[in-house]
Amino acid sequence: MELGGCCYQFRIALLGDSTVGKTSLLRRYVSGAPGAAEATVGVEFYSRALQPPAGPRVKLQLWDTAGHERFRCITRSFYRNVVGVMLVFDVTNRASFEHIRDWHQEVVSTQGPDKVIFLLVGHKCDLQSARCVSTQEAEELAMSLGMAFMETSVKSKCNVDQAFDTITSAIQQALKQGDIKLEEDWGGIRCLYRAPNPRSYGRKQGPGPCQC
Ligand SMILES: Nc1nc2c(ncn2[C@@H]2O[C@H](COP(=O)(O)OP(=O)(O)OP(=O)(O)O)[C@@H](O)[C@H]2O)c(=O)[nH]1
Repeated sequence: MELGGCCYQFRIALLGDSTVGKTSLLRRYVSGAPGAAEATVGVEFYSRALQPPAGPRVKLQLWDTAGHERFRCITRSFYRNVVGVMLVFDVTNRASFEHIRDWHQEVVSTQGPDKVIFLLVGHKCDLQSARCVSTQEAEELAMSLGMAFMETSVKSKCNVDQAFDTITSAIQQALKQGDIKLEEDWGGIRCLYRAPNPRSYGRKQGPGPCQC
């Protein structure tokens, strides 16, 4: 994405209880792999370059965090440097839905309320007969927290790309409108490449060629 001649990297984290399907979602999105074999330890990194319909590519740096409580002090240290958070629960696991407010509060208390774009994700929507969180109550929670809501499944390949596209578009929009700003000492958004200004050819330019 190029705003003001800059090609951006967005850092996005997936948060939610253990086994809700964060790693599976990320692996499906990044490599098309069907799922996860074992629990995440601490934080793992993925990346994918996106070509939005209008404008140049944007690079997503995606952080998969362990949902288990024993890793909380490690994962917490990463919240400060993200611009997007996908709050994931499992539609067949009531407790994972009830913990969403706590996950949201964890991020807001670290970053402040205005610096992060959230997306609420109800995962494993292929398991309709085991569902114990309705779409309507999840929509109501999302609305009360001021974020969008989507249901996803890696098993039925439902909305996986769309979920990442949705949060990326919301970040682009916030950046364009000035609701979120690029800051030197903040890793949530980075400018990877600044296009040369035609009037300054011959002079030294910014961070070099785009790394996406
Ligand atoms: N039915 C169904 N099962 C899924 C789906 N996505 C993931 N799973 C299963 O859910 C289990 C947990 O998935 P993970 O991706 O490891 O969950 P996680 O949230 O990363 O777990 P932690 O690393 O412990 O935080 C695995 O057995 C997956 O196969 C889905 O869309 N549908």
